[in-house]
Amino acid sequence: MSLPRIQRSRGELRIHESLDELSRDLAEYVSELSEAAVKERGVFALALSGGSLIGFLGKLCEAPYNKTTDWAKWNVFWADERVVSKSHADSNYRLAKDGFLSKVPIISSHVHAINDQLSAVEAADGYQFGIRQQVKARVIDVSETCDCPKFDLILLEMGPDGHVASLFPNHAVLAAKDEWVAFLTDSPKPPPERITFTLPVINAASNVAIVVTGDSKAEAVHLAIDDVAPDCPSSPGRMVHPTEGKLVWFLDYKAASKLDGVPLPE
Ligand SMILES: O=C1O[C@H](COP(=O)(O)O)[C@@H](O)[C@H](O)[C@H]1O
Repeated sequence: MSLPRIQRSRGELRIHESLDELSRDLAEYVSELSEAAVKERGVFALALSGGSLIGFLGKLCEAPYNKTTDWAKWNVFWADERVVSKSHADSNYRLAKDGFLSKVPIISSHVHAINDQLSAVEAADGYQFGIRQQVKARVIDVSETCDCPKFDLILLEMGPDGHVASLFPNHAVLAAKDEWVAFLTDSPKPPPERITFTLPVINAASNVAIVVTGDSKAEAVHLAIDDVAPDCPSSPGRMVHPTEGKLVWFLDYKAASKLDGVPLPE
């Protein structure tokens, strides 16, 4: 059973008993945002992350979404990527391609992966340049309040340590403000070399969804959502608050089990 939606200062909470219910709700959510963006702007600019999130998008490859979605209008980017070859098991591109992109008719030139032949610093620069071109072409909208791209939707997953994209707890990359895309060569989670959207870009999006499942992430969810502290570099998930947009958390009962004041059935 899914709980009724809960509105908190840290975003809307959608809490599901099963991963199947969560996947269905996520598919409906993405589909509604895609339809609204295509109606308003003629395109849908989506940024993906890696992890089990990709598996949860599987329902979009099934009826009715496989037929009702205007796939030709989709443009797909990555909120973070590991600097490895596209065929490497650690590649977020490969994960998304195998688990999602190869199953739906998105136009290949609308899939904007990093250049995997470059170093981390070059890949971040190149990716930022590519995003700038897509902003100029109006494929990606632009923020009214800051010099940032405004993605229609950024899909994130949060790790047990509270990291989102490749923004890790207490890492210097959390403070990056001048770049849209930053690089790391010392990620605490392997592989060490990564590129990531910076917090200003994440917080400029029209919509951000954070998907979190499993017992091992319950404490990180509590620290990111409950009234425990102000913005806190030890909880990157807590630093996500779209200034002009909406934040939705997709949780299962296990991940939600340490949240204050959420009555979960026995
Ligand atoms: O390294 C990464 O991890 C997260 C997900 O964390 P996990 O501990 O749940 O696997 C992922 O969303 C991110 O894109 C990725 O690069």
